[in-house]
Amino acid sequence: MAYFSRPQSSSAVRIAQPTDSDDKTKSPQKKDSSQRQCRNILIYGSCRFQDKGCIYYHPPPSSTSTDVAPEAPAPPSLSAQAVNAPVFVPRTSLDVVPTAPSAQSLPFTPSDSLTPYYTSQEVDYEDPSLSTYFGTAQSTFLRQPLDYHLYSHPIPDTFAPAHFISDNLREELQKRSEAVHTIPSIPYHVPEELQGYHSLIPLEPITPERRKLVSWYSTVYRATSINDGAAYVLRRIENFRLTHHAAFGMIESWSRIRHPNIVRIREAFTTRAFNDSSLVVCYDYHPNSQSLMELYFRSLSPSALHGQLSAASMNRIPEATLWTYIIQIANAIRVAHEAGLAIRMIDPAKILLTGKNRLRINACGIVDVLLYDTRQDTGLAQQEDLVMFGRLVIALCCSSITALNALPKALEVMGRMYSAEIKTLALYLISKPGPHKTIAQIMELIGTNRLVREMDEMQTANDRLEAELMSELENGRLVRLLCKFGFINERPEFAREPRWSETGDRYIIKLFRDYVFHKVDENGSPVVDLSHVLTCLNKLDCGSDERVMLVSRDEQSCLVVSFKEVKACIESAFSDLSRASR
Ligand SMILES: Nc1ncnc2c1ncn2[C@@H]1O[C@H](COP(=O)(O)OP(=O)(O)OP(=O)(O)O)[C@@H](O)[C@H]1O
Repeated sequence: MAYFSRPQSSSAVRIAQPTDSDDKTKSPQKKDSSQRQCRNILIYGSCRFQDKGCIYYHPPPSSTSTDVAPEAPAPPSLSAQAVNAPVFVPRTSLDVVPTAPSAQSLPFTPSDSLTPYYTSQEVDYEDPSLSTYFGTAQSTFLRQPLDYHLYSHPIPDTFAPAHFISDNLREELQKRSEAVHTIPSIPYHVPEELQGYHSLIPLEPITPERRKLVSWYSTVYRATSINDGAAYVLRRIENFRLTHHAAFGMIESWSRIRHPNIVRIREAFTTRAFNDSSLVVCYDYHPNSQSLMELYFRSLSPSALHGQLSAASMNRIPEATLWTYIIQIANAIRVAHEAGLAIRMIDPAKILLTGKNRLRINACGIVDVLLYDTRQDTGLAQQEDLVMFGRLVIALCCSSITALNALPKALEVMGRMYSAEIKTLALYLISKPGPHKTIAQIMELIGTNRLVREMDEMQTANDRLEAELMSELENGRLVRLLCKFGFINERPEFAREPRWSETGDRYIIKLFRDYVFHKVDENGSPVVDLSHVLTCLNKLDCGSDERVMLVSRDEQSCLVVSFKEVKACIESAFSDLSRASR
């Protein structure tokens, strides 16, 4: 069987006709290197190293012209002598026959993903050494433009910093994904299984100074659901005795609320698995989130935490950020109030920052159960929500949890550092309850302009995320290609043919794989150049007409073949395998 059986339409150049026997056994005697013509002369018409120690034969300029392959599209048929030519040492990724700089221009993205071309090396076309290097090649192999319509074009502007998207988005997502698997270094005791959840991990150390939630201690765990394998948060209220099962009706009402500014509640149950009677409420888990308390107050010195308003100027939250927070919290309150519920706990420790400037009110529903017996009027509870909201705004403005205890001083600080609108809003929130003091009224105070601006920022963030996702599509294409290589290359036997992966089209695939991944430099050291790999895989995937020269490992044969042809070989070999696997 011939090694180089290629697709009919192939323009690959056959250099030699190897037999079916091993590469090693078919190696003919090599000539003395000084008699062998330099392969760079054959391919490029010149050798950069001619006067710099290249040991091979360099014919005078007039005689080389006849050896150079004719112009594309008619593929050159190299002489049999070429088989014995010295090895052509690929010079990093630049040995792909170059095209005009305009066709080479690469989309820019600041992302660090394996996105096509994004990490590509720049070719300096002004570099005189390169122009000599590519001199003849440009007229020999015309580089076809890439099939750009097959690529997504992220617009660089899309990746500009966004109000709701972290500049280190990928890093943050990676950290979130890792956070799902972290475990504390200190020992802890938890039940192995709890009402359909396993792998419980406490999310906070249990310290003597911990605060009570209403009148009970609570502990928060991350746990994995047996049903869907996802991670959730279980908030356990220790030593809580549920007297009215109807209290769970409140949990049911909360579980119907799905809102981007409220941590979703899933279910609640009581348990004795912790050797007490505990109430457990299950919420969505937002890995690596931080509460406003952790972010803005815990890092302060104890004196600042307890009211030294001078801390405010040092930890000032920018006004734009403050408005974003106000709008999101107001929006969460609006949704709860419209559903006939009250949040009942608007506390910096119970508001999570789950992404850049993205807030979610946490632990909703739990106070409804804990205080079910007292049956507070919902209208009153809603009014209290607004007062708690006002206190929070003042605390954030003054970087002090207890700022409200010295209201005149707090207002002075606010007036100095923020616009009058924030002060007016905060004062209205903490004012006496009244029939017209509603969350709808608060929304009006915030004003349409600010709400619309917020909407703009959200849409910009959405565009940015879509662009990021678009580049991930490209990664998916490359992974599929790599999988195909994996299925084909080095397959020990197929269709009763032990040398299937080494013969026919598959031989071209093998050589191409070597070309992409097993390059060596002039000294024989491996070239580990990711941009070369990405460039090749992308050109392969879009079936570019651009051609590359593939050299066998024994250096005895080479093929000039287009990415399109290699793609056809891979498609054909892979479909053979797929058909046989059915
Ligand atoms: N739904 C959640 N997703 C991710 N992390 C959460 C979630 N709920 C709570 N956490 C984290 O669990 C930890 C404990 O939460 P908790 O609400 O008890 O806050 P806390 O700071 O201990 O407040 P307190 O002092 O009132 O107990 C915090 O680090 C918080 O960020």
